[in-house]
Amino acid sequence: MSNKPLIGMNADYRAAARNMPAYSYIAAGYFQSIIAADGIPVVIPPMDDPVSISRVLDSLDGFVMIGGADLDPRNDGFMLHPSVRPLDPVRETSDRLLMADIAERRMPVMGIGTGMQLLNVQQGGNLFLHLKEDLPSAVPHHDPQDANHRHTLDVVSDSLIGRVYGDGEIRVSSRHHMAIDEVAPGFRVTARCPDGVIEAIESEMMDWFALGTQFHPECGAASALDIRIFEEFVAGVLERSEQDLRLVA
Ligand SMILES: N[C@@H](CCC(=O)NCCCC(=O)O)C(=O)O
Repeated sequence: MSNKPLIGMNADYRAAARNMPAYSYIAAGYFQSIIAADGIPVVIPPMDDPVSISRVLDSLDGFVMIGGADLDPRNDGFMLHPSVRPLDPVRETSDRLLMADIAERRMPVMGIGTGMQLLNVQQGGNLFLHLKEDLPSAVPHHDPQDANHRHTLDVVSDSLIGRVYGDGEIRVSSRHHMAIDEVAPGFRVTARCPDGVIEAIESEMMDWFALGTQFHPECGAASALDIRIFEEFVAGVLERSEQDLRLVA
């Protein structure tokens, strides 16, 4: 029997418009990266029933929270900013239920883009709502003309991200206008853009393998090094699920 871990992934959602039905979908880079890293991706459509979500999570070994539009800051007690393009509430409700349960059961998780921002706010951190206003000296982190816009990255060598990228110049794909301001307790910053914007966080908790990247290692322009983040994640998930099996045996 294959011992490849089952990695859940949330899916995006678009409400019905004109003569188009509502759709749930996922950018192929997310599941292709998990397959390339020897995991089995399981795409979960948005759901609003915590019991059903819990039952689905029972069958998974780890989870990737994908990127997308913006978290609605009103759900975290902040005012809406004119630059914010909120996720459809169908997706945001589901994502928040998923993340709360994932955190509660300490399921290994990797958040990307919005997924990392959600991991951070769910754990008690907060966000800049618009980099152009909050950090006017920041370099562009998004280019509407270029889906593969890249910038350089400074990494903490003693970290998962540091292991993956090693020394030398690193360039990563960037598509965001929000970013982490205060990092959630229990997490540390393991990569920044040279302008100071937080680009990766990792859990310091002994009982929870959790990390997030603001940049997009799954994107079409990803390098062989970017894919190594997924390999590290899948290997970490496998190690933990084998440990859990030994404990119940
Ligand atoms: N709230 C975010 C969005 C960052 C993000 O996830 N971008 C990727 C969108 C494309 C995708 O679905 O992968 C922000 O700060 O802009």
